Amino acid sequence: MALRTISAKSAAALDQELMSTGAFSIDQLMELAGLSVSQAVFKLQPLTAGKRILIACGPGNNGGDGLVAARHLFHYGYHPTIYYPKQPRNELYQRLRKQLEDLRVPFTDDFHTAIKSTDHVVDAIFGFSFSGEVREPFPKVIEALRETEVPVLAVDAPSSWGVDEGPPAEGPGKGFMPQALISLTAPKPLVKWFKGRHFLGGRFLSPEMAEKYGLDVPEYEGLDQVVEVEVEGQKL
Ligand SMILES: NC(=O)C1=CN([C@@H]2O[C@H](COP(=O)(O)OP(=O)(O)OC[C@H]3O[C@@H](n4cnc5c(N)ncnc54)[C@H](O)[C@@H]3O)[C@@H](O)[C@H]2O)[C@@H](O)CC1
Ligand SMILES: [K+]
Repeated sequence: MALRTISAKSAAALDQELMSTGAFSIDQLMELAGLSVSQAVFKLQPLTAGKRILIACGPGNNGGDGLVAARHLFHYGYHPTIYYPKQPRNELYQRLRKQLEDLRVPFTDDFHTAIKSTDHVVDAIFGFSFSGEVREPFPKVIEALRETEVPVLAVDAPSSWGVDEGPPAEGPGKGFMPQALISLTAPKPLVKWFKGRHFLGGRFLSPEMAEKYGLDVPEYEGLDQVVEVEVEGQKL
């Protein structure tokens, strides 16, 4: 089944609508997003293939999804490590951080060393609100993601890609193509340029909301919060 995409602007509007007329709280949406990210990791990197997961978290909600995913991954039996260089004073993120500290999940300041001793990386740096040139300290992090031989799962967008425009023509993200991508709620236009395994997480969207935003709701199997999908113009 080919899925339609939703622009950065519509994705932000949908997010707002879910939290207003949809009556979801941001904590709930982030928990569902992070849970689906953790399930995509589980499908890509079974525990027997290596338990070390390095999660790069950015300053916004994309980073929050990474923090939630880390907690679930810990409980599945993985060994997550967090790189979280820009931590806003937002209470939600601070609580997510505290939950990880209570589990003794390590935080590192040295992404370049950490990426050399991990089995998988989760790119939770930027999602649908990224724009402009990548600011410090992230250019070197994105370069490392681009250069690493370790598989990378991008959350909602490969960080530094234009949400509607796709891969950048210059800068640290030029040539960055993660092995896998999980689109949250709906794929963004950038998926047309993506070559890799593509998952969707959004098993909470009401049929009415899906219809209003022109979104396809694929069939999820069993208890899964993710489904592997293709999008229009892209084949698996
Ligand atoms: N319904 C959904 O789809 C949901 C989406 N969530 C996540 O929320 C994300 C969107 O979150 P946000 O709107 O907080 O935004 P992002 O997390 O995409 O990024 C915003 C942050 O990045 C910074 N930033 C933007 N451009 C930058 C640049 N060029 N260089 C350096 N920093 C830059 C901003 O200052 C801001 O702090 C989605 O992509 C998704 O991962 C979930 O958490 C909640 C539910
Ligand atoms: K990302």
